Amino acid sequence: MAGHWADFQYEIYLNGTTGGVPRLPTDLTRLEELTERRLGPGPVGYVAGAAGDGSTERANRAALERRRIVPRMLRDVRERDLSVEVLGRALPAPLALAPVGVLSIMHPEAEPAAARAAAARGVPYILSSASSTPMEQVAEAMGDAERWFQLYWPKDPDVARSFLARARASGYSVLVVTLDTPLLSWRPRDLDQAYLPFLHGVGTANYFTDPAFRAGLAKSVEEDPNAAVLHFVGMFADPGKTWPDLALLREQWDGPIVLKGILHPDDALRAADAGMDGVVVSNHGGRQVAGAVAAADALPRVAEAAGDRLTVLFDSGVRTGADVFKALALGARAVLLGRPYVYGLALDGQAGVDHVIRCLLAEFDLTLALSGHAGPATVSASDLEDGPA
Ligand SMILES: Cc1cc2nc3c(=O)[nH]c(=O)nc-3n(C[C@H](O)[C@H](O)[C@H](O)COP(=O)(O)O)c2cc1C
Ligand SMILES: O=C(O)C(=O)c1ccccc1
Repeated sequence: MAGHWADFQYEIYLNGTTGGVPRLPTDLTRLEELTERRLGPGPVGYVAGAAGDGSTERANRAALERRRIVPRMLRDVRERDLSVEVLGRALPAPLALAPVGVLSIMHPEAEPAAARAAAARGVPYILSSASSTPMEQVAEAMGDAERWFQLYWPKDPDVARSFLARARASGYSVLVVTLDTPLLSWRPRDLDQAYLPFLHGVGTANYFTDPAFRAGLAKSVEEDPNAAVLHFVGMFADPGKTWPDLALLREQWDGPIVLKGILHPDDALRAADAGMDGVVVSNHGGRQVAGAVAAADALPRVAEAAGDRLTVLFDSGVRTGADVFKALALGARAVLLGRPYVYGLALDGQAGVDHVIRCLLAEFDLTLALSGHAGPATVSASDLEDGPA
């Protein structure tokens, strides 16, 4: 499991005396550039790209970097325990892999490779609705691990019902409902390169295999793939949804439901009132609202509103072990890792994702220890100082 002193600091700093130079860098911020060299500008542009002028994505990093850890000394940190409880589940570390669609543009083994890497470390993998592999196949790759499914809440209620039924039947227990993408935003990097994977049918695997989706088509997917893609674009999400609609989802899903993309404390209150179990404080990695508040700046207020009514998770900008520490100090129970594991997948398949998970957790473990903490439980707002804006 990933938590044992973060794998004894990734096997005594990368395999003791026998390891040699690692296949991938241990500073995860370097992976994007390497991936661009390997795959070229189209696919990397899609993953690295953001909404509008990219200001939200930059703000996500700046908000984490601005906050500085204030380490404490002489607190006996020989034995660390990274584990946390999330939604009634014991996780080896405060980490899950964020839902990222269309992974086949990064690596032929796509989502199953990422899911296997996560499962091997006991880290939950959240499968995207827009995956390039059907959810049943990814479920098999997950083995005994906890299965989390991210729902893009479709406009067609029959497809929504069908997705939930399929997710349940293939053993997914936690539902993550993404609210910040009722439409895809204006993303200049993709538009300027004419690189929109789903227009070529990538990321539609769950839809094209779905009986309810197929029933809504005039001609079959095979006969008229272009019409099927347009149908997908028009119905994968629904800008008409409002808070009362959550009641239907709550009725249709027995397990925990987490709302992803919450940034305002009042929305956290509404989530709790609607019987939700958690929220992900996230701005989708700066990919949706250019000019939006940095996720780390929104986190303390949302966490305060959530109190003990909701489990608060966080993503958007996590790149280092120190970022995980800071997110916990700002009120998150655990973080979701996004782009870095996607680059790990691009560069070295399952082994690349494994490397990314282990680097992040080894660095988190050492950050905890060197800051005077034997585990996440003692990390609090008083461990951070606000640096200059
Ligand atoms: C290429 C790409 C595809 C994504 N697809 C999804 C998705 O299908 N569903 C979803 O809820 N979030 C999706 N996200 C958002 C991630 O879950 C997460 O919120 C984001 O990557 C966090 O930002 P970071 O990668 O900068 O840390 C996607 C992000 C990227 C980069
Ligand atoms: O690109 C994204 O951020 C995303 O969430 C998405 C949405 C639909 C299809 C593929 C990815």
